[in-house]
Amino acid sequence: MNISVIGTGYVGLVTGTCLAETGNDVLCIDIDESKVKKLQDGVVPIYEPQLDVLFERNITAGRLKFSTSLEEGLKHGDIIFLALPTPEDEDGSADLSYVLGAATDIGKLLTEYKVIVDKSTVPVGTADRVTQAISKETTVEFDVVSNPEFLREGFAVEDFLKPERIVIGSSSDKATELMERLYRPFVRSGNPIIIMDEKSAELTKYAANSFLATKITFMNEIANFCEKVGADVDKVRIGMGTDSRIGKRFLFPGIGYGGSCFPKDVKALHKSGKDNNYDFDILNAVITVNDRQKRILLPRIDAFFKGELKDKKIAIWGLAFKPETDDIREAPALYIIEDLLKSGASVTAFDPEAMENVERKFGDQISFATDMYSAIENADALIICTEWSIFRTPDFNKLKSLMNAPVIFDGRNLYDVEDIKNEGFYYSSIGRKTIG
Ligand SMILES: NC(=O)C1=CN([C@@H]2O[C@H](COP(=O)(O)OP(=O)(O)OC[C@H]3O[C@@H](n4cnc5c(N)ncnc54)[C@H](O)[C@@H]3O)[C@@H](O)[C@H]2O)C=CC1
Ligand SMILES: O=C(O)[C@H]1O[C@H](OP(=O)(O)OP(=O)(O)OC[C@H]2O[C@@H](n3ccc(=O)[nH]c3=O)[C@H](O)[C@@H]2O)[C@H](O)[C@@H](O)[C@@H]1O
Repeated sequence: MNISVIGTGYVGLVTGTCLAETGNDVLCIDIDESKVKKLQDGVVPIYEPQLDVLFERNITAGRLKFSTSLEEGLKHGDIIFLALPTPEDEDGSADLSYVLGAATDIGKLLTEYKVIVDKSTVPVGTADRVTQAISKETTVEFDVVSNPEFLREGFAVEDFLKPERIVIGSSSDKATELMERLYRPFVRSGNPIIIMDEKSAELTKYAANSFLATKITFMNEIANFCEKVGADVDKVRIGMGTDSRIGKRFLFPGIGYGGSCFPKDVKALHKSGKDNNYDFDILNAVITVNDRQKRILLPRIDAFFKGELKDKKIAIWGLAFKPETDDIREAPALYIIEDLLKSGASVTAFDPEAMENVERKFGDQISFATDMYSAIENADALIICTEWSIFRTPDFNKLKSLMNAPVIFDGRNLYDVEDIKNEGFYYSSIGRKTIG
């Protein structure tokens, strides 16, 4: 099939590449000229495991191309995917200007039947608004489909190629049939393609993300309570997670959820509720607790240094909002760095992939190390913000010899408390006893 994808970010580029992988002829469009130039030169502008291999293979095969021209995109694709940003607006709602703006432009350029697929995460009713925006500009026949994306960054290719489910919201048999044909190669193992109306599809996406954010937040509250009563959240987590109704996944406490989606999507669903005279009390609590959780280590660090953080040398391991990505949107590490700088501490950070993005934000206000050990040289404390695998089994003797003092604040519970006690560290983690 001929496919066009508008927007070549994390979702658009993965969608385009993976659809080319199953033999489709894909043209990806982006408004960002420098990004398109890079893509045309064969450079993947983001870090996403496996993407480079598929990208190169499909470019070489001539099935994956890039352009800045929406007009070309509309000519090429039978199906036009919108993978455009829906960032948080000032009032917490999803900013639909990219999606509706593209819809208007599409309306102006439409010359024959197309299926317009919304892959961006958008509030209930957006498919109707996209339809209206296009219809204002044209009398040509078209269908709008809601097809929310559930991939995770860091596993985006794997998630796209082997999805647990595909949700298609459509009221057109013609469009539904095309979408099913496109996605059939990805669900050969038997996972479902779930067909529903557009509004239910749009809400499915927000409900899934908000439920997962709530699950994490609930565990963060349990972790905080564990510290008050001397329980160990890792034991509680395993004790709970073995109940198949609860499940083992997404029960890891930490310094809050971040990323480009959970924070904005929880707020957008909360705002959608308000707009429709419904108070999502539970989401209000999730937002408040997560904001607090992102900064939970700071008072502890401050207390450890007896309020004298000024000129202390603090090392940070992990800047990305989670491992296996260079994405720093809403990363808890950013909040911690801001607070440390306000307190007058100096910060040296190391992250395997996200340092360039953080440098763009903080410039020379913080230093960056070339590896995890040079980050901790002469450090008065180490803070762990992201659970990259390389941080899991460090050489503790090397840490002790390089640091000014053996002090670790672990926002991701990487180490066994008893093991680290034997290593002679001061060790503070989330929901477990503090050592030292
Ligand atoms: N990042 C993720 O893991 C996931 C994101 N989503 C949703 O997918 C949507 C896109 O997210 P990301 O890919 O992360 O965004 P992104 O910010 O990484 O990429 C968006 C791309 O759209 C381009 N763009 C903006 N306006 C344009 C226009 N008028 N024409 C052509 N291109 C244009 C930008 O230059 C950028 O390259 C959002 O609604 C997000 O909530 C859904 C599932 C997963
Ligand atoms: O809509 C989206 O953009 C995507 O949002 C999340 O994916 P992602 O943000 O890439 O990452 P997750 O692995 O879900 O992690 C999100 C945040 O929760 C935190 N988290 C996750 C799991 C956990 O047990 N504990 C925890 O604190 C992570 O550290 C991270 O900050 C969802 O998992 C995807 O299904 C969805 O498509």
